[in-house]
Amino acid sequence: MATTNLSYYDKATIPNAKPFRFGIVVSEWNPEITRSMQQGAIETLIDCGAEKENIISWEVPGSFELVYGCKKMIESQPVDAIIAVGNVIQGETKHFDFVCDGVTQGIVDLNIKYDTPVIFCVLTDNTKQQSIDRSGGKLGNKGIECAVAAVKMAALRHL
Ligand SMILES: Nc1c(NC[C@H](O)[C@H](O)[C@H](O)CO)[nH]c(=O)[nH]c1=O
Ligand SMILES: CC(=O)[C@@H](O)COP(=O)(O)O
Repeated sequence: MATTNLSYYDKATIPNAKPFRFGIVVSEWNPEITRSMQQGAIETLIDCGAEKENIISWEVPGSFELVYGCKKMIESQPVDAIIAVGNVIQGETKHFDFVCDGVTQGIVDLNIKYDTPVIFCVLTDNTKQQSIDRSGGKLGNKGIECAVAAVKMAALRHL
């Protein structure tokens, strides 16, 4: 069954994001998809109370490099949560599988090794249309969903 809409959230159930600093590491592959998710995330963080100057964005070449980019951001920037934004679309070969596996396991490893939550905002789709539908299309915007997760995890980090 297809995913439900990714963009609905109830601010009454979300902590105020004002005290927190957020990082966004965004892949340059499939930029029309990743930029839309990045914008959705930024707008949602601000809607939840984050200050624009407390949101820092870095770019990396592809989703596989999200892990290193997040690692460097954790080690150099005082952020309370990071949103890793990427879009991997199935091609002709097994490369899709290895990129997806690598970025997934790498982000898991970062969440284990460091005390900064890294949110998995990576669309891993069979077709471009699936990605379009989930980055501001008929199924919403995963960037919005992940921004909400980032606020909640930033608050949890400070419990
Ligand atoms: N095919 C996609 C890629 N491939 C590139 C890798 O992410 C990586 O940059 C390269 O293997 C060099 O290390 N990346 C995506 O984000 N999306 C794709 O669909
Ligand atoms: C996910 C990828 O790296 C993929 O787009 C590469 O395409 P192909 O498998 O046709 O080389």
